[in-house]
This record gives sequence, structure tokens and C-alpha cells, in this order.
Amino acid sequence: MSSYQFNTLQVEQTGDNVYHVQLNRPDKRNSIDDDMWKEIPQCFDSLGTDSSCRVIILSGAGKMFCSGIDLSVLAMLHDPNQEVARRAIAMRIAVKKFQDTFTSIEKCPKPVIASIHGGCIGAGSIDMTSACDIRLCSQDAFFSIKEVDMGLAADVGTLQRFPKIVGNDSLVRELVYTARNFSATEAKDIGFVSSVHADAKTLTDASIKLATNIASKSPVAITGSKINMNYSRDHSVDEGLNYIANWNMSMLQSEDLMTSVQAAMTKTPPKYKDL
Ligand SMILES: CC/C=C\C=C\CC(=O)SCCNC(=O)CCNC(=O)[C@H](O)C(C)(C)COP(=O)(O)OP(=O)(O)OC[C@H]1O[C@@H](n2cnc3c(N)ncnc32)[C@H](O)[C@@H]1OP(=O)(O)O
Repeated sequence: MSSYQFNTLQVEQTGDNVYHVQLNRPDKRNSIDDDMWKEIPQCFDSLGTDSSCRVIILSGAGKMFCSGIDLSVLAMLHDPNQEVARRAIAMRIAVKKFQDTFTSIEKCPKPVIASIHGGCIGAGSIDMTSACDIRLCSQDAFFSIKEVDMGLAADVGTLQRFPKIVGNDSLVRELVYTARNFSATEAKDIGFVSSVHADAKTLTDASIKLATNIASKSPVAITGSKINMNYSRDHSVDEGLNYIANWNMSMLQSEDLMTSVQAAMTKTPPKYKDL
């Protein structure tokens, strides 16, 4: 039995150093209720410091990946008994907490692969998966930046992360303003997902294969790459170069470097210690 126990997430180790986190409210299409908002950061914070974990796969149980925020959570945000300023301050705290949920995925020092099948809607779509490192999907996947249809501007990551991934401002605005569904093929064409697989089974197999490959690499190199790519996305080239120079003044002294060089010279597969 997994040592990770949650109400809304199922976590299991699937092979060497690879963990699989499933959103697990299939009857409610994995919509994100209060528990799930809280448990996602608990889960990713714990896996981030678990030395047996090098790569994480994130998927949804049942018919689809995720149908966004649980609509009852959205409805409950209004407290008519509070006066406007107190209500606004409470709302800000709530939004920041929701944001922190997905930021925990981005801040997790292990690569996270989103494995998306079926619907990927609203908070569970671009918001959550833009915070992941890599996205794979099945042919039946469809995506929608649904927020404007709920009467709100997306506020938990889409408007900040998605444009930097896709790099097509015109299309991003079209998808945000229309909330229209877009297909797996379109997601691949715009560079949001890296590959499309025939069905959920082949998607899972491909996700595990990719995760296993990454998990076989030096964990020092992988975590350093993630942290530095995240930093560089939000800073100038000069600042990014400075950051990696400071990072590598210690990390280049890792035994992983010698292990890798030796493995290359002797043509044997390298074996790295857990972090
Ligand atoms: C501060 C704000 C922070 C974040 C804001 C985020 C905004 C968003 O996330 S916007 C997106 C909101 N989500 C939606 O609008 C999706 C609504 N659901 C649907 O359109 C459909 O259910 C579907 C996802 C397309 C799935 O259709 P289908 O497969 O036919 O299943 P259903 O029979 O419709 O649903 C089964 C069961 O699940 C419940 N459910 C589905 N989605 C949600 C949801 N988002 N919230 C709560 N419940 C949901 C649905 O009610 C059914 O429940 P029963 O009890 O079986 O009736």
C-alpha cells in the first residue's frame, strides 16, 4: 500500500523512482473540490522531498482528466453576509491559495508529466497542466479555457503560464476569449502537448516510458535543469546565466558527473544515488 493517503488523490509508485498521482473523483469528473485544492500541494510538497521519487506522472481517473473547479466551490466563494472590503480580502486569500495549489506542481523539484485523456476543462485544464513540465495526451483529449463562460478572468495560472508555453499571443487570446474546445491535434500543433497517443492505455504506457527514461538520469542534473529552466523563464538571459553559474559552482562537483563520464567511457549504463 502507498504511504501517500489522500481523499481525492491516488498515489502509487510505478516502477523505479517514478510515482503516479491520479486525480481520483471519477464520479465527479475529477472536479477540484476543497479537499483536492488542499491535497495537491500536500502531495507535491511531499513527493518533492521524497528521495525515492525522481519523476511524477499526473493523470485523471475514469472518463476524463479533470472538469475544473467543483462548481459548488465556485458558488460558495460569495459570502453575502460580509461587507465589501472584508469580502474582497477573503476572496484574495482564497485566490492566492488556489494559485499556490498549482504553483506547488511547478515548484516541485521533480519533473511532472501531465498525462491527459478526455476532458481537460477550466482550472483542471490549462491552469493545472501549464504548471507541469511536460504534457502528453490521448487522441480523445479536448481542452477548454472555460473561465470566461463562468463569468471570470482565469486567475490560477493560465494567463501567466500558457502564453509562455504556446508563444502565439493571437491564438491564446482567441482561446481565452471564446472558451471554445480545442482538440488534441490542435494542442499538439500549437506546442502545448509534446505528443498525442491513440488511447488512454497507450498514453499511460508512453507516459511511464518517458518518466522511466528521465528517472534513469542523474537526479542532480534533472532537478538542477528544472529549477534553472523555471528561473530562466521569468528572468533575463543574463540573470539566468548568472543563476546557473552559481548553481553549478557546487553541482558540477557532484559525484553524478564522474559517474556519467565513467559510464560514457566504459559504455555501461550509469547508476545514480537517490537525492
Ligand atoms: C477563484 C476561482 C478559481 C478557479 C476557477 C476555475 C474556473 C473553472 O474551472 S471553469 C470550469 C468549470 N467546469 C465546468 O464548467 C464543467 C462542468 N461540467 C461539464 O460540463 C460536464 O459535466 C462534463 C465535464 C463535460 C462531463 O460530462 P459527462 O461526462 O456527461 O458527465 P456529467 O453527467 O455531466 O457529470 C457527471 C457528474 O460529475 C459532476 N460534475 C462534472 N463536472 C463538475 C464540476 N466542475 N463541478 C461539480 N460537479 C461536476 C456532474 O454534476 C455529475 O454529478 P452527478 O452527481 O452524477 O449528477
